Amino acid sequence: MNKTLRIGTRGSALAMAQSSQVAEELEKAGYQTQLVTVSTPGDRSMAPIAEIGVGVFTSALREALAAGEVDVAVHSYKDLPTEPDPRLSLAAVPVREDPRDALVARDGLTLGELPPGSVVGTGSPRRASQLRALGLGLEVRSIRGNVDTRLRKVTDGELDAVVLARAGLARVGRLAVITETLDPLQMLPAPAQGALAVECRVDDVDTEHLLQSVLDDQASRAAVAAERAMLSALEAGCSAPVGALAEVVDDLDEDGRVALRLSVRGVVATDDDQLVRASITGETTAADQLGRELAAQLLEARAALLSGPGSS
Ligand SMILES: NCc1[nH]cc(CCC(=O)O)c1CC(=O)O
Repeated sequence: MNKTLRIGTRGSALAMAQSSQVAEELEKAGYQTQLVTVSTPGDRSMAPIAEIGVGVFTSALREALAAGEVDVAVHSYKDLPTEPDPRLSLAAVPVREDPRDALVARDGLTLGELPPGSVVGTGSPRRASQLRALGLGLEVRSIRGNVDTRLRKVTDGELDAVVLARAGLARVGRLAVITETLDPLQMLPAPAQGALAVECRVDDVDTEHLLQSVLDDQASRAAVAAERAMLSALEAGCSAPVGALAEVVDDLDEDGRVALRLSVRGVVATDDDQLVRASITGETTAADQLGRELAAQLLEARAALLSGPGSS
């Protein structure tokens, strides 16, 4: 194939870094690429994400792809709605970045070193619930804006700290600002955090095959599939903040042989910031099923917690 692949991207520094990386890998494999910037309502509005809804960053890009204005769309996977778009194919999930969240605090402080009453900024209900559940007396403040805007609130002294995805900082070359990478035991990341979703039109099988063969990473795809299946099953049962992390681990099979298995952890917060946790391990080929089973466990544990001791 010798036509130029038009790659649709948002215009933010983070999105440009992501799509440039995808373009570079395709160029290395011998394909010609061209980046096409698509502006999205999520880039134009400063309203809280919770108000403007999921898909604000991704729907305009998907429309441009479906309409044939571009051949490929690169998204932050965690920003995609769980509802599949029948017009499009998830052709590739490239090797995932470190999925953990990161703290950027004044004076090089870690979470544990922030004094009670410290003000920590995040726009994410998932991060807010997990921060409050630590019991450190932190005050969580809702913020929005691109990576630089958020970091500036700490440098300017408006906030003591912010929590961001480590992957976002890595992609824009700002890892040095991190004062602590948060342990998933304290802060379970968003489902699919650190992963990219590379889409093409469902009927464009040539592009689908080339994207898959050049960019797709099976372990990343399996991990993200489990997390997203969990999220999707939970959306049907509750609207609470959700964290998830699936990892491919060495494990022993029934005959004592080392086998690759998928280990998945999930967390759901109640309205009063109690955290319900569950975990599951199984075959990497059964990612979706593992995610759904984990969701069922979480909903059951949450129902038990909310009905309280004594009631049955
Ligand atoms: N919701 C915004 C968003 N979407 C993707 C990333 C970067 C991390 C990633 O690729 O998962 C971020 C920033 C953040 O959460 O700090």
